[in-house]
Amino acid sequence: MLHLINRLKTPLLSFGGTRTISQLINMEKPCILATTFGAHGGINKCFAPVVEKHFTIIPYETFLLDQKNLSEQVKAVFVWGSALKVDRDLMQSLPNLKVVVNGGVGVDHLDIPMINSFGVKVCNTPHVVDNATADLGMGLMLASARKIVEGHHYSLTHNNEDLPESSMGVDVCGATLGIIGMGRIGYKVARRAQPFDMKIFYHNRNRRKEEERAVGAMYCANMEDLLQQSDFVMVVVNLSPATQKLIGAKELAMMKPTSTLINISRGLVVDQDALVEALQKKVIRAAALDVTYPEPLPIGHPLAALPNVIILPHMGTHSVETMQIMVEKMVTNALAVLGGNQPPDEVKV
Ligand SMILES: O=C(O)[C@H](O)CO
Repeated sequence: MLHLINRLKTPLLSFGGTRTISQLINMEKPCILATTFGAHGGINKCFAPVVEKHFTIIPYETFLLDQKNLSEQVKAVFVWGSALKVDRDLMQSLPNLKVVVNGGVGVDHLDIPMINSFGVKVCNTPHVVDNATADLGMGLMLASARKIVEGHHYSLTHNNEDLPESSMGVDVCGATLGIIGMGRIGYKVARRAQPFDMKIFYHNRNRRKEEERAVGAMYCANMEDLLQQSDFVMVVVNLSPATQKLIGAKELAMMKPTSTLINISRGLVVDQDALVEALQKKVIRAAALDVTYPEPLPIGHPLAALPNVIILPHMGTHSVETMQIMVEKMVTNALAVLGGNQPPDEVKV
């Protein structure tokens, strides 16, 4: 059987050319297990050389072909989102695993105590994702406000018809932005909103006086105040049991009928069914989402049928520069652990 499998070229393998399974087993560099790339699924071909300077990549698809022979080779697992599920079964199958490295800051998809119970560390890539994610938040706000996606489609298909009434946007300049979650990314959003002459409110567990002063933001201890007063509500919190479905029917009903909800955190922070209903009934004007559940959203999902929604496939960190730095940081963390050193970005619970 192994003989047969070894004759197979590894499928979907875009790293350093195709290798047989026995070649993978005989690699001198330590092996990492990783998924290949979807919108948010794994190592992109163009970043593979950064990883391959130090590691041999075993694509998850190849691993599944011959788990028995490959599992002992794996020293590190690289994950992006939940494309590769790091569950108890996977952990049990990797006896020499030392570290799970997450590309991105949010680790809500990882059961850290369970992973740690195998003597395996978890690392992520904080800081380096902040600017790209904040940029995308601004992009979504501007695109939704000024109907950029609609304008694009009109330009391609107009047949000399007039611009429809529905293409009329709303101003961002001078509008009120409510930021829910003034962490590093929330703060970067506020900094970008300031030169747009936006009035900025924020809600956060703890008041952030220094950040508040730096961007001229006003603290709303009560999220209700922020929801009632904002023209744009941007959700930037981490997903946790406390923030799951933080924005539901009740919260949407508090928002202005002219307001827009932007979510760049995690899909589950917003009750998606309640959002569909709010958008259908025009309880709010529009939504612009980088994150949904599931991801990507299935074709034909009711959200996708709505004219007042922009949906992206979780692309907050999806830029050449940011991905490059993220992958480098993942490598640095993995090398530290495998070298017996404390990694710079260990996530502890
Ligand atoms: O958590 C993050 O950093 C981004 O959402 C990518 O997962």
